Amino acid sequence: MAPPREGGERTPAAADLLAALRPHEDVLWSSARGTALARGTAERLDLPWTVDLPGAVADRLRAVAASRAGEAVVVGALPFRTGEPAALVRPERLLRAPGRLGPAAAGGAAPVVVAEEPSPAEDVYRDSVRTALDLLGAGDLEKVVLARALDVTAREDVDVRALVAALARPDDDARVFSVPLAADAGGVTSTASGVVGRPPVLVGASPELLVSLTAGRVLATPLAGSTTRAADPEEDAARARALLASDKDRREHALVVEAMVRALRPWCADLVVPEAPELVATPTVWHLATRLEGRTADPSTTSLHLARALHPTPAVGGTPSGPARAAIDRLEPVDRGFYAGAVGWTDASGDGEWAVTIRCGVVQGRSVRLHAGAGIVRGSDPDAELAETTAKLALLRSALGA
Ligand SMILES: C=C(O[C@H]1C=CC=C(C(=O)O)[C@@H]1O)C(=O)O
Repeated sequence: MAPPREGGERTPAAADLLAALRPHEDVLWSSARGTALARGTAERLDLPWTVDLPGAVADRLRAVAASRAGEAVVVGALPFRTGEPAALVRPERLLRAPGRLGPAAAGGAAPVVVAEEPSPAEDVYRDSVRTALDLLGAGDLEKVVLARALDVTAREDVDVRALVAALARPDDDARVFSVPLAADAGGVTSTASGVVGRPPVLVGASPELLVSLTAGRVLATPLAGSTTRAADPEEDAARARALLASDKDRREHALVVEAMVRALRPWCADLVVPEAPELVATPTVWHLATRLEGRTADPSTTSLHLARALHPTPAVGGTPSGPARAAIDRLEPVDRGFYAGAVGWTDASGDGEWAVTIRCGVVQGRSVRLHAGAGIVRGSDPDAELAETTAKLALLRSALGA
């Protein structure tokens, strides 16, 4: 988020903001641009993407800024399905700290995990990948991202602050977030032992920038094409080189870049598109990444207009988007909810930062529902895609102490 304001008050540190987080009431966001704690709710904006959400938010923020009657910023999350309501709020107060949350951020102990239940079962996921490969061969579908869920149950209620602290790793420059959701939005309504009473909280550490806007400068960094990391540094480097040289992963990546460039061009006066992807490391997975940089053509364009134009990118949906959506509906047994949506903030100037909501889970009492997906293209291997989703799930699992 934007740097802290000049003023008399002591600037809090990012760790202070985490210590002050009330997970069921506040939103926390931490990226290289800074850390922000959005305290309480002055106004809830739970509209779906499909109404003119960017226009409604921009009008509201401009009015608030003009009347100086509160914080002119909106923070929160948007779901994968564009017809479902967002979890966006205009907070009562916005507290800001420079820099990202560090690993020293205070946190409690990791929970004791007592059960893990994949949905679908791993064999069924492999079968879904095979079915997706058949669909790729039969029609105009070129790519589909198939996700699977993992329901983790702990012995006691999961401490959201401790989970956020564990995700703020020194070896990861992901955007870390915690967003309270409406009571019925988690998808986890019961555990093996009974009904869950606590409202859900979306928590994660996304490596993928959907889009940011800073004084007219547009930045998007799509990720697609992945390989699991190895503990041995030589093997790890060899896997990264193999990913960069992999024809299947380069094709999977190119489909995302092409779709994003198509979506961004109408909004941009110029857009720089590198010819080849680069490597990005997360703690558990290597990715192919492309940095798209441009300038907006119209000064009234906001970061939310750009996010709306891009979502869902083929890094979480597929291409063409209609057949990909149909394949997801047919093959994924668990609704995605807020997974694979967007999470971030926007202010009255239109500036903002939106991450793709991946490497995340929904915490509800003792239960956490994790999701991870993998892009399926011609040449994908069911075992490798299962391993890739396992490595993606490992980030949250290890933060949970599983
Ligand atoms: C859909 C996910 O990752 C996306 C982002 C990076 C690489 C991806 C891939 O290689 O399939 C996915 O497109 C996820 O983490 O759940």
